[in-house]
Amino acid sequence: MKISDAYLIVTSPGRNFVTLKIVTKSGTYGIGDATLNGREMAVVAYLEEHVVPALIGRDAGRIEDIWQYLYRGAYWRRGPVTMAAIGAVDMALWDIKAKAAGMPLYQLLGGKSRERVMTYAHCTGKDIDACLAEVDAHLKLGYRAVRVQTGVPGIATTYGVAKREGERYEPADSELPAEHVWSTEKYLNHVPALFAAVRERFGHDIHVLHDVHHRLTPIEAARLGKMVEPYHLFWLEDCVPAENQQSLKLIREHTTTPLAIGEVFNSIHDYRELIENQWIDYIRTPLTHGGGITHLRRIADLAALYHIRTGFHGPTDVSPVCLGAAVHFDTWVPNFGIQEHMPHEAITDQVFPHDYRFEDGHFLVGETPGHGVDIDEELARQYPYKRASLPVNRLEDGTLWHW
Ligand SMILES: O=C(O)[C@H](O)[C@@H](O)[C@H](O)[C@H](O)CO
Ligand SMILES: [Mg+2]
Repeated sequence: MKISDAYLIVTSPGRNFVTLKIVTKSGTYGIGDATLNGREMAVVAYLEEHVVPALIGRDAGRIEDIWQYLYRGAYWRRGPVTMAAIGAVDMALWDIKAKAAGMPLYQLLGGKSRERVMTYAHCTGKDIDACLAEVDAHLKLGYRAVRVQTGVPGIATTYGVAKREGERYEPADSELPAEHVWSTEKYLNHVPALFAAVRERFGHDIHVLHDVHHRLTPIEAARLGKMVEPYHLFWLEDCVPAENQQSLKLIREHTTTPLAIGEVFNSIHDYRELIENQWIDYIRTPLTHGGGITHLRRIADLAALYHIRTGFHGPTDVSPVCLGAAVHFDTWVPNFGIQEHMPHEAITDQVFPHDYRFEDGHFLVGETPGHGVDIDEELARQYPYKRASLPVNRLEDGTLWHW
């Protein structure tokens, strides 16, 4: 199974996606997602200039060795660009191995640990009533877990809320970063009422999640976690930026609200203190940004020792290739928690035909050999890359803050 060719496909059907295709001498190919929202071309350059030339001629079956070769061989360790590049190679190689074995990927990983994969949907609204209407609509679609976000009175734009009613939320919506304004005080005064309203209207039989998107300090996050305990959140996500892992210790000591973190992490080392001290409950890194299946399996196994479960990031800015591979991983991994599901646009799904299915709030894994996701390269060519950036946040006095 010698690698005879590897190349990148950059396409923008609805939004930008970067896909690596690895072809073997026998003609079997695999694809991997390398999309890093707002920094797409950095990963393309890393792969094209430094990785692809070193892949040609290698045995596609030696997934672990190629992972170590790319990780240790770069000398420069970790980081989202490196790990997204390695993640794409890894995903494509697992796809090839599973296709060669004639098996769906979950079989190669060790078989099914469950019949279906619970997902959570995004429910947003400019205010609490609009958000409740979205929750209602999503429960009717079969979801049993919903992430709720609303506009905050006195703040013009809020993370997670679409600009216009009925539109999809897409944060990377301008060529250069848009500037937003943030007020922690206004947010903390508003958000507990959202959970109270959701519980009052829909009861305690659904899972409710919320994403703080890195905006609080540890003591503010502790206060929020404590305030919302009566509403029994499934998780509070990214309540602080976590470069300093000790921040989570302080929060944990004050609240029983479960904590999810890690969508911007890319290595087991970003998690080590958090996992070993049991300061978190869910790990969020998606396969694309965390070095692929090989590395996420290692993180999930470490997490399992400490009662910590998976809750992989699944926004529209990871491609259906990542999502498809995640459904296989989620079907296998013993310590599965939940999978994020932000549906892709119809044109994205056409460019990336796939066999995972959504039914009754869950993903069902397919039986196609490999990870079950392909790319229509001809169609992809019709949607050229467009530069798009994530916004930045400033406090009301102009200080740059976390977005
Ligand atoms: O929980 C989530 O789904 C995330 O926070 C996303 O909405 C990110 O903001 C996005 O992936 C950035 O590219
Ligand atoms: Mg998030």
